[in-house]
Amino acid sequence: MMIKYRVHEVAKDLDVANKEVLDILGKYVKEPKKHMTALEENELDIVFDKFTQDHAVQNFDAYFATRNKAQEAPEQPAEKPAAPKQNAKPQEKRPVQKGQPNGRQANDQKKPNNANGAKGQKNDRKPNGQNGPKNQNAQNGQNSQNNQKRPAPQQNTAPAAAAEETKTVSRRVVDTRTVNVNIDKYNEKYDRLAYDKVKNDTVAAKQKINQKSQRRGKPKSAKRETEAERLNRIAAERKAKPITITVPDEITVGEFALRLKATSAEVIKKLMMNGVFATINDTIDFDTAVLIADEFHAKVEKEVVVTIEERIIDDSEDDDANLVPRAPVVVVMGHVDHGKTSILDAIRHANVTAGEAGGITQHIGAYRVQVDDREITFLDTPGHAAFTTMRARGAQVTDIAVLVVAADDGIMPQTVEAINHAKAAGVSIIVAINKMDKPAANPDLVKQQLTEYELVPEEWGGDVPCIPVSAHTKMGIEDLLEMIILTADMKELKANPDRAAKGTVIEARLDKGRGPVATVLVQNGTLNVGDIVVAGTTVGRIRAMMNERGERVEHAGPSVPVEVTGLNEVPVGGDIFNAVSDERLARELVEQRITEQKEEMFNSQTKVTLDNLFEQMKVGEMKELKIIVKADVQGSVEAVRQSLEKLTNDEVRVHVIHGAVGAISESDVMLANASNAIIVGFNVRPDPVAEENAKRDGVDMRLYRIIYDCIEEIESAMKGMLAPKYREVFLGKAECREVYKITNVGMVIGGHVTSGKIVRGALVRLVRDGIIVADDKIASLRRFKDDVKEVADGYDCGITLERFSDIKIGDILEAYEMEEYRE
Ligand SMILES: Nc1nc2c(ncn2[C@@H]2O[C@H](COP(=O)(O)OP(=O)(O)OP(=O)(O)O)[C@@H](O)[C@H]2O)c(=O)[nH]1
Repeated sequence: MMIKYRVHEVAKDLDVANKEVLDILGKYVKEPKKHMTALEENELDIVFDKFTQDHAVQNFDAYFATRNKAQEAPEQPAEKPAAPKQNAKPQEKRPVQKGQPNGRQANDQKKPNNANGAKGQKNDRKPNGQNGPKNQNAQNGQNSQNNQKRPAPQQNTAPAAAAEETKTVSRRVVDTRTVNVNIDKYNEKYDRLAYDKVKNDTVAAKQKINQKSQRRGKPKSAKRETEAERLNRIAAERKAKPITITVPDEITVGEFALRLKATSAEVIKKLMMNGVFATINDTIDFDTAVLIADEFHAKVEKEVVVTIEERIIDDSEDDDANLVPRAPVVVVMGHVDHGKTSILDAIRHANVTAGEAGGITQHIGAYRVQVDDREITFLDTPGHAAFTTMRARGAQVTDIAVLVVAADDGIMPQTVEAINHAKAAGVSIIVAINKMDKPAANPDLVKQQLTEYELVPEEWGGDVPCIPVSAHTKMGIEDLLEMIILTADMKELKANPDRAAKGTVIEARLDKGRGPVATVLVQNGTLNVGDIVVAGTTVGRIRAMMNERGERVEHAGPSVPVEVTGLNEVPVGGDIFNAVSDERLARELVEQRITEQKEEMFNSQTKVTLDNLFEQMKVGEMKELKIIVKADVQGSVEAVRQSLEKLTNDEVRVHVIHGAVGAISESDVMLANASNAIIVGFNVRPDPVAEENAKRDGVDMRLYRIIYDCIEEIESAMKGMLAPKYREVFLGKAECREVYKITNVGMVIGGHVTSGKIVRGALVRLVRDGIIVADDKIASLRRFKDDVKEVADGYDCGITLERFSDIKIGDILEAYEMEEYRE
């Protein structure tokens, strides 16, 4: 036991002579004690028991009457009340100790700290019913229960009845096993809180004794405070003055206990009482921490972890009052040769003829055009490559996608891809039906085809504007621009120019003379020359800015693309950039990001694959399994789409985001990468670039020849039962130089290992004149007369096979084993 409670301290606290205590001990304890002896717990129990018996009050009313008088008396010596308290204390324990004076139960109640241990709730709860006579509050609390049990009057002044009452009171133990108490009426937590109060009162009482004894016995012994004393002191302090601790979103139990100044065991116990089973190293969330801390009388404040990002990047929401309209950002997409570049050129040209000084002379990756008094920003990279790359990097740059469809060609595979890309990004689609000057132009056919992809033209009651245009004759280009403005108006695109700039890197390169050059699109705030900028893992001070006309500019507001110099490295298209407040911290942030990026690359297994699908489903990361289907014929695409989508279950929705005929292309891989999808191919192969990119980006690509296999595999993956894959691992080769026939054994090969090794139990292929004549297994392997596990290259050995016996001299045995692997 940790509490050092010496004989003379006990005597002082009980207000008796040392001898009286020593006498009691001499009578009941074998070992003789001196006044300096620290008593064991059972010895303390004996002293208290004996003392209690000797000083038991006969009548509580009389006792309380004298006690109240004593309290009313002014200027009581500070330590005097200790004696009656001590008298009362053992008294309250008597009922339990009856018949077992040194019993564990009694001990447990004296040691408040024992509650930490494995004693469990059974013991913990006992004091609830047993502290009654001592603790007024507890007693009052119990009266209702006691009354249920025995509605005898509480106050009885007749001496005989009083004696009887005392006897009864001392036995008044609430035992839920025998008494019909309606426990449901009592909230369990309330119950616990009540118990804690009782317990803490006891703790405080004990604490007083300890503090006093310390003061008196060893005035300079503060250093010698034991662990138990320390805990008691803290518990008392905690109650007297609730502490406030800070806790982050998640915290380990151990760390939480430290902050609470409690032991882990105490915290774990409280957690258990609240139905949370955690070990010292487990983490609990903030809410749980608040709940538990409350039971320790501690207040919890949320620990705010301020990252460098938060310190230097202003990411606050804009006030509506500060928002002003901004230009829409538009991307042009469509099938090859349908006229994307021509339309972008026509728009640029239209802009020049509209009287813009200088016109667009520079290719900076994006440009703005003026339509009356409004502006539109076009990303000058036709196709969906750049668009998807950016989206894959988390950048949401575009507001509107112009889908170019040649009127004489209709919807083609890349048109479908573009539709799916735009849909996946959630941007508005405007269809430009191009090449209207051509005699074969059939815009109605295009519109009809569009409906097959859930794009219903406005004139047919849908919400997709379809503008007939001709990049050659410029017909409809103005209409297209107007429609873009109209769509933008409906989207109410707004930004706040009066704050630090934030945007996206559109493209970047290393210029021999100027160093890293990046085209950035400001999406909010205003970028200024001289600003410190962080872009992905690059940092720098903006040295110069140039617009699409090659003019130097000092400021660039929302939706304005500019080419900037001054970064220390070349950022990547799609990187988010931020103008920040502190250069030193900005550099630190970039260092941090580089380290994180490396770690991420190291641990990256975030892409969904059929192999990790089930785990992702389990941890709830996977709510939708996105699939891209490529097949040799349209019929297969549709069949697979339907069968796969039918696999949708309660946990995961299977969604084919794109299906098309043809080889798996780079663009498919890009879409899969951006959308975290897997690619399924039927009778098609990936082209080399696609294959390489899929490997680089970790995109799962599954190739099948039979639809059923695909359905089955994906279904198994969703159930976490994907069959493991095996591959052959070559072990070694042996040549048959002799053949023996041995009775009861069969054919024995006198072999010589020519490469690798031959292993007992290995699978073996028998090759004769380049032809595999048998697939078998090595049954036994010997060197001379001994059975061996393996025989290495260059040695002779005796081999028997499990089944095959038609062996000839000169046969080659190829030994191999099957290894399970994951792709
Ligand atoms: N008759 C006619 N031909 C056009 C029109 N627009 C584009 N073309 C022609 O169609 C061909 C392809 O045009 P591009 O603008 O290069 O098409 P694209 O979609 O950018 O093609 P990629 O960059 O290869 O994907 C060119 O020969 C253009 O001259 C049009 O409105 N009318």
